[in-house]
Amino acid sequence: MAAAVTTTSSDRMEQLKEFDESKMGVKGLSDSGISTIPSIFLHPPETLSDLKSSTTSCGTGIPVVDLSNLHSDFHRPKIVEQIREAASSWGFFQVVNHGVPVSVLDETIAAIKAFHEQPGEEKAKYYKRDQEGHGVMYSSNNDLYRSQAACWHDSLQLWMSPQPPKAEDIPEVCRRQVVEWDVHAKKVADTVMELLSLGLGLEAGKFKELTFSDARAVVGIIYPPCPQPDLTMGITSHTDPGIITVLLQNQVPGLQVKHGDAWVDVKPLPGGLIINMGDFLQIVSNGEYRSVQHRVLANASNEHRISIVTFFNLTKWRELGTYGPLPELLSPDKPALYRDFTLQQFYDNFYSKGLDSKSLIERIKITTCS
Ligand SMILES: O=C(O)CCC(=O)C(=O)O
Ligand SMILES: [Fe+2]
Repeated sequence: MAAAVTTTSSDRMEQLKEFDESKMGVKGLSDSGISTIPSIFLHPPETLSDLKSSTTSCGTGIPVVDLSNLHSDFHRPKIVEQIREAASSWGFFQVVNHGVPVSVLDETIAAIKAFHEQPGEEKAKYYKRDQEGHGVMYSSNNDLYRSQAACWHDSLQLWMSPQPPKAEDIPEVCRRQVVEWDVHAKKVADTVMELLSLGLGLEAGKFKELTFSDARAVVGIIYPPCPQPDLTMGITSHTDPGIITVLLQNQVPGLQVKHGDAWVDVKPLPGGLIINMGDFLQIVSNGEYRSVQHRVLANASNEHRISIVTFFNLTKWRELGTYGPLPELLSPDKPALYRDFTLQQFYDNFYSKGLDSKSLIERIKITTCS
């Protein structure tokens, strides 16, 4: 830890650049057999002391919703209610029997792992930074130069919509699987958004009308084994900015969700998919659905943790270029909790991750003096 205290900011900048320019990623560091992590990965004591505190493991952690009887008139309202309750109280749930074949889940995880396990020179061709909204980007720590401390993961980010990448721009080792996964993840998200719409008392197709899935990124993350998992993080605590996120993970644990004052472990459920609400959904639902803090611990096991995270957001902005709580959800009893926000504010928040942790939600919350 002494290194972190004595490192000057210019030394730190040099080290960040050296790591970035090596394009070796965290996977490269992990493979090199180091027994101590470079100081750029050391997190401040406030972050580290919170790692041990109030972690609870209860059952699978977050609610599990079985979608197998979705088309039965008897079961559907119960499923709508389970999802509404989970999205309001936890902001996270796991779906099972969602219709995506287990073979597709397994192949997608294997393909992302295979990408990250390629020789460094092969991956380096895709290594870049600060390319947002389109294309394919392999990188380590998207916010490397903005965050307080680097995290123990690398990622391959592919924007699948509104402008899908050319097939030849997707790394061949995972090309077919990523394209196939995107179709399945979108289908699951369509179903979940219909149920979430019904849960708000809206038409099932409301979020589709808002083009909720038209800006879409698939991010394949690797969390390599870390020699000092108590000194760093896999990903620091954050909320996701968009509408919803669909998360597929392998069986190596690490994801934690904040529930009340506790950090709750999310147990990977074989065949399950994790769904979480983003800031945008919290705002347009006028706080009915919650975008909840989550984080990933640095990987203490000796196997890679793999997650494939698909972020959903809309492309269609209302004529005025602003959004806010949906008018149909407001009444004298339920006044707007948030002010309207602009596309610019949304993107400023989206890309400021690491700069400051204040979310868009905090910025536009209406405070009442009583
Ligand atoms: O890898 C995970 O399990 C979570 C990743 C995550 O929260 C994110 O990329 O926003
Ligand atoms: Fe996240």
